[in-house]
Amino acid sequence: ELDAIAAAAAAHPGLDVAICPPFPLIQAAVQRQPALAIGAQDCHTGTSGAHTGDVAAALIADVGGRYAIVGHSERRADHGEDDALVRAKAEAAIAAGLVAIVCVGETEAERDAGRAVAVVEGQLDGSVPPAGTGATLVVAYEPVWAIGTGRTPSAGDVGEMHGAIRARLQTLLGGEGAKVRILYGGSVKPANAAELMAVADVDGALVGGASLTAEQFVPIIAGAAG
Ligand SMILES: O=C[C@H](O)COP(=O)(O)O
Repeated sequence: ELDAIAAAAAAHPGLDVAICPPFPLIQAAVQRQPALAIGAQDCHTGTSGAHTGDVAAALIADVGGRYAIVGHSERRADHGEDDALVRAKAEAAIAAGLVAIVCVGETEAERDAGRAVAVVEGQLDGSVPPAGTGATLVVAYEPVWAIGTGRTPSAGDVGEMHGAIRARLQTLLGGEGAKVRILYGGSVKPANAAELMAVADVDGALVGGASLTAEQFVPIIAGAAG
């Protein structure tokens, strides 16, 4: 699968394609496809010390990783990660030379209550590193209720949220906030990728299930390339 994905990435040099496998597979993925960007699904906040089971951002960089996803909703839910911890992880990733992909997104109850934008703005306020730039930071908007469910927000709702995220990033980061790429994630499939990525301020996708096979991921790469 990785070989076919790497070939598709190479065929679209204007697009940044990255694969973020579980920790034990990062080094093997880098060695198999050195030209393909590989990243991690998490990282630790610290640079040294005794933290058994945690993986330092510098170690991810040492084995050739280029990205670290931080604050995924499953980390926030399963491990109680709050915004301050997510920000610390993002800062650690950036300090190690990685691009930090900071995830935000509302639950279904929060959307039903009309609080989706406010929730995401609050997550951005707490999670975005103040020194983040267009080169070091990516934000991924992933509504929790859309992850792995086959459900997606309407293009209108995605546009509203990404516009709000862009505005907040500009408030938080000034001019760099205009350069930070904002990904949409949650049930991105070949059939909906092009439509979602055509929405204003959607700069790419964070793909879960459909990234596991080249059969599904390669058409998404093509869709993102337009
Ligand atoms: O990290 C990926 C997201 O959680 C999206 O997952 P999904 O594409 O399977 O819905």
